[in-house]
Amino acid sequence: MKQAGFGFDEQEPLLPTAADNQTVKALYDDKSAAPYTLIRGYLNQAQQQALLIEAKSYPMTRPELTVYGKSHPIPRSQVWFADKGCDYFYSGLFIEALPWPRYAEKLRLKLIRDYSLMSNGVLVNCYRDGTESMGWHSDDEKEIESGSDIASVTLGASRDFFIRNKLTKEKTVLTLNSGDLLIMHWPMQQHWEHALPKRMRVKQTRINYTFRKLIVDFHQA
Ligand SMILES: O=C(O)CCC(=O)C(=O)O
Ligand SMILES: [Fe+2]
Repeated sequence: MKQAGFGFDEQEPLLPTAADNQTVKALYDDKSAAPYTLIRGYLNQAQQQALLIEAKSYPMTRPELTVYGKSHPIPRSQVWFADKGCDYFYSGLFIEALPWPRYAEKLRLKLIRDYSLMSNGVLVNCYRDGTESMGWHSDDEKEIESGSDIASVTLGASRDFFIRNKLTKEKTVLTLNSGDLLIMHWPMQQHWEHALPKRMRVKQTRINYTFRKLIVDFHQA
């Protein structure tokens, strides 16, 4: 049945265009530039609203991480939706796959349609306000399929996003706004790290979806 009003079923122009492909290629050729593509305003207002409303019902948890023998809850909450066989060992924690909610799944299909960006799981992070954050890391877990890109979609509050070269420590700062899509191309997780720093002035909540492609049944093998 057609879902009127949420914008996910509209026939929008297919992407990427030849110009987009050239931009990506230029980034790959320039070894000093972080290999990402940023698409501002990828989601329209209706799509953002549909996801923000849906996210209110996600079963978010705040797992404890053990650092130097002491356990601390992570400074954000999260949930992992994925296909069967796509459990994820993420940042020292084993997270079981929950079934895809309606609009998260629509967004997954939109990314396939617009960018041929295949994924079989999405990690949703919720930063209640600017006191919540994510430290420096790369999404280079063994179960992530080699050569796959990670698509990150922001909703709600605008937040700064840091990218840093592992070797040169050269840093790029992006401000991600509601509806923006950041595609982190494959080599980015190998040679670069990223982080979402605290921003004490931010009082609103930010939701972030990162779509990933995992090797199916990696943890059953
Ligand atoms: O919230 C963000 O923009 C970053 C999320 C992230 O890096 C991750 O989930 O691995
Ligand atoms: Fe990440």
